[in-house]
Amino acid sequence: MGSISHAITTLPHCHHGPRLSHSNSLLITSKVAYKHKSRVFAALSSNNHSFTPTTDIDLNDPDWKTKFQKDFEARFRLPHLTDIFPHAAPIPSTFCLKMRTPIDGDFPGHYSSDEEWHGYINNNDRVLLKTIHYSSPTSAGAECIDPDCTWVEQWVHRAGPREKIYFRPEEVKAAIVTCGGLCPGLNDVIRQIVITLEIYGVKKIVGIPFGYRGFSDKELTEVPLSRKVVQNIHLSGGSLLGVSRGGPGVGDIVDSLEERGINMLFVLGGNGTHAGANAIHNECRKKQLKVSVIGVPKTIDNDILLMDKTFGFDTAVEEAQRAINSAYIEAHSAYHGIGIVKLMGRSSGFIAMQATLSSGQVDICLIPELLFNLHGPHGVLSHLKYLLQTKGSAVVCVAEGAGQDLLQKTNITDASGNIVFGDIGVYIQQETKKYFKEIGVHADVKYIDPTYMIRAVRANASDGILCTVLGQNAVHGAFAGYSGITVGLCNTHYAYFPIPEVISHPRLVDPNSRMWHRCLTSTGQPDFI
Ligand SMILES: Nc1ncnc2c1ncn2[C@@H]1O[C@H](COP(=O)(O)OP(=O)(O)O)[C@@H](O)[C@H]1O
Ligand SMILES: O=P(O)(O)OC[C@H]1O[C@](O)(COP(=O)(O)O)[C@@H](O)[C@@H]1O
Ligand SMILES: [Mg+2]
Repeated sequence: MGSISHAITTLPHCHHGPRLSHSNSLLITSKVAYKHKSRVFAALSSNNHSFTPTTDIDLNDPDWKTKFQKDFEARFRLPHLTDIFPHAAPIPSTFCLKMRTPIDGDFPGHYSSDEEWHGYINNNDRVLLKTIHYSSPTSAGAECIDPDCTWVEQWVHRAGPREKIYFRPEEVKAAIVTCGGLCPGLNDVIRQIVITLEIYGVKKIVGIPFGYRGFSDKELTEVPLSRKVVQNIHLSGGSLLGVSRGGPGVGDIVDSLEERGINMLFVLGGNGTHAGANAIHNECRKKQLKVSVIGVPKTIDNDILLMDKTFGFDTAVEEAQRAINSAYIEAHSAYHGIGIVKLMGRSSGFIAMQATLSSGQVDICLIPELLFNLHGPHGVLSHLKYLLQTKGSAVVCVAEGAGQDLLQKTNITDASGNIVFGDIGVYIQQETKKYFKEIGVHADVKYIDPTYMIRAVRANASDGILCTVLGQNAVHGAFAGYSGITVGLCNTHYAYFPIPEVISHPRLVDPNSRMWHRCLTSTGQPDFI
């Protein structure tokens, strides 16, 4: 068998290479089994745009590249309503910025659109998923398919308005639902979806309150939405519609969609929500319902695959600066001061890494992707002692999912089935105090947990733009007849992805990436193992 697992033999070890933490185990089981474990991680963690082929590729086959690309094209093909309704006939788009039709409530048999308008996206337009041609698997962050790092173009579908649409606006009832935890920008996305739907001519737009739960809880009623209702909602954080974890099963949700006559569903949420959205899409197909289900990835943790970043992440990093700066001021102003800041990041340390990079005030950054010791000669505490001796103060930034192996397992899950973690921030604070007392060195330890404060703020300017474009593209995707897709930023362009491709596992910080290396350069921290 000449599969990739046999193809790559030797890859050099990095002397200071990071030890992989528990969270990588699911990646190593992948079919693309490189021999060097940290390379497996580098190849599959999708720090940016890597992906795992569904089939083993025989690299001895002279046609492997063509086969690989065919496989890729098939995997990234967007599910379309015509898959189940082959005779569904499209109509010219009602989205035309030149004509802005229809204006009033009545819809004649046809819609006037400007034939000369060239503002549409062709269904064959594509965006390049990977933009670096690595010349060696040893290049930092390399994502290679074969040992020669052969250049293989991988294209995904460009997002945007299509010239032909598969829904008549007067027949649409659109619903928006926001699930999971809060994230800056939810209101911006809701607002933009509503505004864009109205431009297409949709009149029936509703919000489902409190996540998927709103589909089954009889006490909760639909929220009518219009441009007027959403006009200023982006000026505050949170979600106009409310959020929740857990809720009804897919069958009940689809029954509810049928009862309510909803045929466009916009689902804003993270990995779990998207798994739900994909299941809803599949159930609608099974029941032969003409429903378009479109996701918009919402995760402050930035843990969705294949995308440059998700909305709310930038805002979180920016807001985290305030906490880090306070920790720094406290630590710097005290004799032997130590400031500890805990940031969100269940399995991915992106917020902690980027906040560390941007603040320039952090000495130790701890993320879920990398194991660390607190105690012992190479542990965090001994480095803190060194920092107090040499700098006089220190700042630690820790992601909530880091160091969970050091804590007692809670075995508790939330309503969505996510494991409830032990508090690593509090643990580090306590252990730090204990350690310095034991060694008889004065240390003034201050702990800051700004997590929920960060999550509740409104989106900053850059996220505001991201939300706007994602919201618009979600609506374009639905009218284009796609379903079971989500929208994301890909190498500064906007693309549609089949949902399963972006949620097969959480996107993680790649310890071999340049970004993590830059973070280490910035903090000057050693390996804590
Ligand atoms: N595998 C799954 N299949 C279907 N629905 C899911 C799945 N995982 C989570 N959900 C539902 O998605 C919603 C949000 O999930 P959660 O994990 O809390 O947040 P997020 O979407 O941000 O990851 C919850 O209502 C939950 O019941
Ligand atoms: O207290 P809650 O609502 O469970 O939220 C905590 C979780 O929310 C997050 O910010 C994001 O999680 P989701 O993407 O699942 O919403 C995690 O970082 C954190 O673990
Ligand atoms: Mg989640």
